[in-house]
Amino acid sequence: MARHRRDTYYWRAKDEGYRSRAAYKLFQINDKFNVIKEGDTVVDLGAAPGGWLEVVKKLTDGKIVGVDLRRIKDIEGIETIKGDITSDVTIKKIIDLVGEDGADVVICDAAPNLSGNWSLDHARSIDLTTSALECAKKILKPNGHFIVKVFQGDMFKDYMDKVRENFSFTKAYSPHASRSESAEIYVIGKKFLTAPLRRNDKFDVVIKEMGASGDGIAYVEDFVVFVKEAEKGEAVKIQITDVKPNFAFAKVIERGEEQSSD
Ligand SMILES: C[S@@+](CC[C@H](N)C(=O)[O-])C[C@H]1O[C@@H](n2cnc3c(N)ncnc32)[C@H](O)[C@@H]1O
Repeated sequence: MARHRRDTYYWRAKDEGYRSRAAYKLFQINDKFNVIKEGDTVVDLGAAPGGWLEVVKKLTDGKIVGVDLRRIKDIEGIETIKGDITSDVTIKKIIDLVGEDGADVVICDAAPNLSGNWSLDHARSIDLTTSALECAKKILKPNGHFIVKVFQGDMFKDYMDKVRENFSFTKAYSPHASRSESAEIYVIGKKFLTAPLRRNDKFDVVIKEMGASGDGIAYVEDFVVFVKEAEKGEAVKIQITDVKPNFAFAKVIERGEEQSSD
């Protein structure tokens, strides 16, 4: 079955003129999660030979930048950088090409050199995907999206948590075009968070007003936080339970003295 699947996508890529069978993974991820849209600026990390870049070009007429350690053969309308995504020099080059508005989407199919030793390959993959996440955080617009390939293993959960801290929606997904015996999985992060707080952060706040749904409203650096079961004027210690692009939710973990809410 695995061999049959591999052959199907391999031959389909040949027939349809894509540089790699990986192209179908991106089509399948995008069909399911609607990440790349017309007009988007997209950065592809670990892009050679360029199958994903060819797919991106079909999905958007916005700016497209591909980066890889290896040279990427020219594709009309796509800028390429030969560089290491873990290096600040490369990130600076990406920022120069993308412009100060930032990218709508960062995708990363980069893979470390595989040794065949499962735990070593997993550790190298986590290292590379952590760099990809750091790079994405520097180049994404607020509310931008991220797709990254990860080799699964015992550090996967911690990596998911890191992605979850930075995006409003996070999901792990295995597209049909991934080989069934492969350890790879794709993590999709949607709506990059630029809020000054993260899930589980704790703050001392005063409830300034009441929201329409009955939650108290507090502010952390002007960012709105809806606090369950809190009343106007209360001084409370809160813990953030969920972060959305423009507001967050929190629960009370300690109650203090009542204060003036002015
Ligand atoms: C599986 S291929 C990508 C295939 C591509 N998505 C496509 O559809 O053609 C993985 C790529 O990651 C690149 N890569 C690995 N580590 C990298 C790094 N530190 N910086 C840049 N590229 C890297 C490799 O050179 C390789 O070309």
